This record gives sequence, C-alpha cells and structure tokens, in this order.
Amino acid sequence: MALSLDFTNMFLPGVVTDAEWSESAGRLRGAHDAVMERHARGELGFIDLPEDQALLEQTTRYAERARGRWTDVVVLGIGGSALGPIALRTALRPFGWNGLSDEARAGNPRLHVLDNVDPDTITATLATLPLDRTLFLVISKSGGTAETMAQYLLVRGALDARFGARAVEHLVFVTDPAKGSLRPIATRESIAALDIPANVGGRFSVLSPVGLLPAALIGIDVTALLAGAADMRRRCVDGDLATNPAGTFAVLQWLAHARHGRGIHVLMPYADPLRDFAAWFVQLWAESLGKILPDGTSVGPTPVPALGATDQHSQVQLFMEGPADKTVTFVAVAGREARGPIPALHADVPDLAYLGGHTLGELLEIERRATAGALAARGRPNMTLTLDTVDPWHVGALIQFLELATAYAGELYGVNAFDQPGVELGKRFTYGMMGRPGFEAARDEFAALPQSDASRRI
Ligand SMILES: O=P(O)(O)OC[C@H]1O[C@H](O)[C@H](O)[C@@H](O)[C@@H]1O
Repeated sequence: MALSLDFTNMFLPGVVTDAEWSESAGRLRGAHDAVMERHARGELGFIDLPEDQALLEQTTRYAERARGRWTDVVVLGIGGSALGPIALRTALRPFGWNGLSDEARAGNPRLHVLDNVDPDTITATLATLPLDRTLFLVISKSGGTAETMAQYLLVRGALDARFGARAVEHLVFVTDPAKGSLRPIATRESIAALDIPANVGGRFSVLSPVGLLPAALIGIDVTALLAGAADMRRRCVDGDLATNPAGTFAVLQWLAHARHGRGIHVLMPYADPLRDFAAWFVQLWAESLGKILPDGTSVGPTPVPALGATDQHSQVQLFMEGPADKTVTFVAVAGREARGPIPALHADVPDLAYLGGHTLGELLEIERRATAGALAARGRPNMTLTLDTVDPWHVGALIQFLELATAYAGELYGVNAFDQPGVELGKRFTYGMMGRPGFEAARDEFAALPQSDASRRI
C-alpha cells in the first residue's frame, strides 16, 4: 500500500479502548456524512481539487510558457499561501533551492518564499535577486492580507523603478476569482492571474494554483501530485472506519484527546524532505480545530512539529516523561535501508565499530521504531504513517489525507473547521494602528487596553 497508517500503539492501557473504537464507527459515519453534505452544498472545494482539470491546465499552461525565462521565482504570501509551497519545495526539491547545483536544478528556477514581513529578510532577498530574471507570484486567497500586500508594494516599487511599463511581466497573481484587491489590479493592468476557487480556504489550498504553480515552475510533476491526492480521496470515499484512513486518524486523535486528555498532537517525520510538512500541518490542525463551541467552551488540539531523529535529542524527553497529554504521529519513508552505507572503520573503538556495515537509512528507521516502542512501553500513544517513497504522488496522497482528516476532526470536535474568527481581532488592531480607514474604532479599542506598565518591566 502506498500510504499506510499503523495505529497499534494507540491501543495502550489507559488510552484508546476496543469499546471506544467500536463505538466510534457510527461517529465517523456521522462526521463523513456531515462533511459530504457540506461538499454537496458547494462548500469544501478542497475535496474537488485533485480532479480539477481546468485548474491543472491553467497552471501547467502558464508554467510551460514561463519555461526558460526565469532563474528565480519568489512567492509573496503568508499562512496557507506560503506554507504549502514551502512544504512542496522541501519535499520534492530537497536540500533547499540554494543547495542544488545548477546542474541538479536542470534549468529550473530557484524558489524563494517570503512568508513574513521581516524587513531584513526581504531587503536582503530583493538585493540579491537578479531582477531581470525573477518572477514574483503574489499569492493571497483574500487578496488583501496586510503582510502580502506590503510585500507586493515593495516588490512593485522595485519593478516599476527598474522596468517601467514592463514591470507587470514579472508578476503573476494567484487569488480568488472575484473577491479582493488583487483581482481588479490584475484586470486593469493585464497581469496574469490564476484562480483559487471561491470555496477553497487558504490552508486547504495547496493543491490549487497556490501550491501547483510554484511547484510546476520549479519542475515538480503536479499531475502526479494530484493523482496521488485523487487516490487518497477514493480511499476515503465512504465513512467506514475499517477502510477510511483519514477518518481513522481523526477518530483516534479525537478519542485520545476527548476521552484521555491527550490534546497535544505531535507530527514527527523521520525524513528531512518532509520536515516542512509538519509546519504546514500545524496551521491546518490549529487554525481549523481551535475554536469556541456554541456553549462558550474553548476546544481544540495543539499541534507540535518535530523531526526525527533530530528531536530525539531534544523534545523526546518531554514526550517520554512529561505530562501524559500527547499523541505522536511518526511519518516514515519505506525502502531507504540501503542508502548511505556506513564504512566499517575504527574496529577497535566499540562506540563506532558497531555502526560499520549498517546504513544511514537503516539507522534512521531503527531509531524511529525504537522511539515508537519506547513511547509505547511508557504508555505513550503513537501511530506511524508510512510512505513508500517521497515523490509527487505520495506527497499528494499525504496532503489529501491530512486535509480530509482535519475536516472529519472538525465534525468530531463539533467546530467549523473552515473559518478562523480568532485571528480577526489582532488584524483589526493592526489596521487601526496602521491608520487604515474604517478601523478607527479598533485603534481606540486597542488604546483603551491596559498598556505596558513600567513597574512590570526590567
Ligand atoms: O491567502 P490569504 O488570504 O492572504 O491568507 C493568508 C492567511 O491569512 C490569515 O491569517 C488566515 O488566518 C490564514 O488562514 C491564511 O492562510
């Protein structure tokens, strides 16, 4: 099986019980039906992305036309408009854009993702780019996010100064088909623009042109990415706990949390290419599930990113002996046992000699199994997702798996997984303080808050 989930270590004494598991079959069926009803009403467009040929063609056509023209592609975006492109780049163009020789990049451009408004990073990035060979992708579902708009204004200023009327050739927008500020600018100035379907939310958008366009531009096979996602979608086509992997993951995480207080959900790939998937998953799980219920109760799991084997020397101590409030999901990659043969040197030094004749791939996988076993021995629940290999097909399947699991988990927690009202207040305060018209009340509300007290500063 291309992507499998081993959840044996969730059934430990004091964690998920067989009785809870059998009772959950009806619960998953209910969650699945609720998700599919919303989908049938035209919501949750992420479910359709794996089979959206029109968007795929829009993307590949643009990438084909751009081939050979650019040495550097820069994504301007934040949150869901940046984490997906970063995760795809790390997974499928591993070792970082700057670690690949020109030869290994096979003529594909380097991909930079700004993902913030730190003045030092942006100034340094813009200063080092060959502007005449650089394409900027302005990615924003809402077409109005302050950070992305600020990045755009900076870049636009530099492009206008350098290229005048031809500045627009260095820009492509990826945004909502109708809403937001970017769309009218694109229409007015004939800037290329690709669509994020209206019913696809930012953190569920990686399989739309948000992730597909940057990926296609750096030579990733986006058709295979969607094919892997479509396969996972088919595996999750009904709400049967015995066959639906995303449903199984969601139910187990929810049971561990709601019934056994394990609300911290660690995602720990044992593969460098998948390290940024953990950050992408953090936004998906946190922003979707951390909510207030109608009765006023706050709910939601806390996702934590980790990396094996690196975090065995950091966070694993806490996972083993800290509060029993966590689940750990390992992500393993099969078939790497022969990679990285370790030379048999220093036969007289026991601390080194036993490693000789093994491989790095073997060591990494054995360390993962040892950590999973050690956690289980201490009653700490864990599961393992195994990918046959890290390629576009498997990465697509992994994306769809975690997105569907999030949709199911939303139903299990009783929250709407597709909004994020909690981030609005901070945004309104920002707009107020930045002097955006219409946000004077927010500016005043912020000013009336208890301000920094000199006696409580050192
Ligand atoms: O893609 P955009 O509309 O610019 O949104 C970027 C980000 O903005 C907000 O902070 C939302 O909470 C995120 O879910 C979103 O990913």
